[in-house]
Amino acid sequence: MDFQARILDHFNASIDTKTYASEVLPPFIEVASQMMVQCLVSEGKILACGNGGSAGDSQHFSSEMLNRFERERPSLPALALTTDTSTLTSIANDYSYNDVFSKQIRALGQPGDILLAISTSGNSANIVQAIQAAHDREMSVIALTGRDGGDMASLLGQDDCEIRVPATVTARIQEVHLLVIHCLCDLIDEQLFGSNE
Ligand SMILES: O=C(CO)[C@@H](O)[C@H](O)[C@H](O)[C@H](O)COP(=O)(O)O
Ligand SMILES: [Zn+2]
Repeated sequence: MDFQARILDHFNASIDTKTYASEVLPPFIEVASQMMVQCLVSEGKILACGNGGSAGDSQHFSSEMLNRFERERPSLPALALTTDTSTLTSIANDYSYNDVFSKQIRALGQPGDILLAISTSGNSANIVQAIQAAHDREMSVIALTGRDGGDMASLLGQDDCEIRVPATVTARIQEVHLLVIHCLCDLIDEQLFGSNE
């Protein structure tokens, strides 16, 4: 195997994805950040969920809210629904893995909260159910998706926001999702705490 060539294939594909994603995503990221700020100033919180790499992205986002992103500022209320293994395993064992996030949302979600729902395919059943539960709790949804948006896209309404990465490879979609998450963290800090230039 030509290790260097294979590695460069990933780097080049990632750069290409970011290039054409930057042509379409900024307006959606702006709207999503304003939704999050409106939620936070109204004493709401942000719940986040995803599977696999997207579970990691959910936890990455919540940690940068609860701790900090790049500046000193008060902690912000966010929670990744992907970390409590007792909750996750008991719901999956007693009911279904499809219910692991929606059951938590029905207990924790309040009107005005936001669900950050992350899925590269847009088709993971537990994320689809999480969106349905969020709507039942009068929450808005910010969906990070890819490909054609999947089943998630058709569930989203006018109070929600979909940030769909124009790519089909899961790894490339995830790399842009993380870029989006860091943009959101930056824009939230700028809007809530002023420019730190
Ligand atoms: O991170 C990766 C692939 O890069 C995988 O772990 C990936 O997250 C898993 O296959 C997930 O189950 C995919 O789910 P989704 O993104 O389609 O909702
Ligand atoms: Zn991954």
